[in-house]
Amino acid sequence: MTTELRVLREEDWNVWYDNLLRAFGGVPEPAEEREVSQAVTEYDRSIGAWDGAQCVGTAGAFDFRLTVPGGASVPTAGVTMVSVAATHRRRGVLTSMMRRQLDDIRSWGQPLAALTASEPDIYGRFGYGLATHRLGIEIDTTRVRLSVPPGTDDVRLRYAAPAEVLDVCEAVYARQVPERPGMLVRRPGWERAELLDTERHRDGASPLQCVVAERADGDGGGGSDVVGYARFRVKPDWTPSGAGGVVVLESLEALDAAAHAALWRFLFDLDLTGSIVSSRRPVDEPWLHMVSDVRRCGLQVKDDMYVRLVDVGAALRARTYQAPVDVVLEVEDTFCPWNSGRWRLTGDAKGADCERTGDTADLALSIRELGAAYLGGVSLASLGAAGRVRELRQGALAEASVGFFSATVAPWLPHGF
Ligand SMILES: CC(=O)SCCNC(=O)CCNC(=O)[C@H](O)C(C)(C)COP(=O)(O)OP(=O)(O)OC[C@H]1O[C@@H](n2cnc3c(N)ncnc32)[C@H](O)[C@@H]1OP(=O)(O)O
Repeated sequence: MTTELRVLREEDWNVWYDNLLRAFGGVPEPAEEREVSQAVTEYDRSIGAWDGAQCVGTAGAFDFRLTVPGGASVPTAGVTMVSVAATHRRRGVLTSMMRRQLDDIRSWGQPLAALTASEPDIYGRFGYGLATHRLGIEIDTTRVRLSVPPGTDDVRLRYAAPAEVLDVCEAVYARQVPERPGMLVRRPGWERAELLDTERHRDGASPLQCVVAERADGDGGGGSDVVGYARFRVKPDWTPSGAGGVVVLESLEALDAAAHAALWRFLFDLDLTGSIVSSRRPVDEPWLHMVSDVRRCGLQVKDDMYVRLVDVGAALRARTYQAPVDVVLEVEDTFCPWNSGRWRLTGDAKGADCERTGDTADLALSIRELGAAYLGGVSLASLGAAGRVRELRQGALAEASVGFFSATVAPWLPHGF
């Protein structure tokens, strides 16, 4: 069998996308969702594998900017829509698409690639390391109380139609992006995905609801600033013992502690509900420290974003380091050999340099481990304890680990792509 890889043409999108949907089980997407998927497709960054007239493979990439430790937003290929037809699986089609795609990403000058994986076992071989986790929650709000900090009552909440307040919510989101590694600068058109509200999204719950948090702007004119928002649905449930509806939280952003607390208190207190569920929250949510009983919050930590350094030097220069580092890394990268070899990284909280060197190495690791540690959520020391990073100079692992680790905020990806 020979397959041909081609850049995606607009007229091929439907068959290309149907190949993808079929690989995920073949359930059609509602028209509105499919339309958004098509609108955000970047044709010149997407490839298809063709067996004659038949599309048998898909792989896309979005032109993202990803926040890294220190707050810079780094050009990143958001790898997406990967599939191979079951008739052609395990014959190397994915491998050929990953080969082509990583060469392309390098030629586009993007130092990073990132993805969320349908199965964790797929992408390590191509150099992707698990860099962020997400928190799944199922809070029993009939039993868990929330203690809010001073100032919470100064925050006013109001209901608003999600579409009507989209701009102010997007402004809040944009202010959060540089604050947390793992967040993506919103590309034009992507805000539509935040409002998708098909029957499939609702799954028996209400249409999307939105509450914005506001605080007086302090100029005496009676105006207010939006300092946070929550989008959610409510799934009513009447049990023999009474109402036990579920609050399905879709997104929540807050610019300060009081706004965060006010929004969560609102969700906790919604009448006729008994729980809050969400599948994608940061692992360092502030409310985890405000609850009376964290065990009844149904916490589940899951793997989320996998990161690959496409250009080691540029990527390591783009972020900052919590503590000073001066370390020579011996990097192994069998899939993208241009990264292999020794790199001297020097840096601190202000900036960094990373160049090739002939000096003796202090640490040896593969590109996959470098990707895992890159956003500061996975410590080099823990990778070392697992035998994934080898210490060649005594003390180098602890020193580099402190520098790499993002001590102030956990990296987090707020939405899939
Ligand atoms: C970012 C995203 O879009 S994630 C979405 C990924 N897509 C899906 O999960 C849809 C359903 N699955 C598929 O479409 C396909 O099975 C794919 C894309 C996962 C794999 O495509 P294939 O063409 O079969 O992969 P390919 O033949 O190139 O395999 C390369 C290697 O990966 C391994 N591999 C491939 N898929 C998997 C998997 N799901 N789990 C574990 N190993 C896998 C193969 O065994 C092979 O290993 P080897 O090099 O040691 O022999």
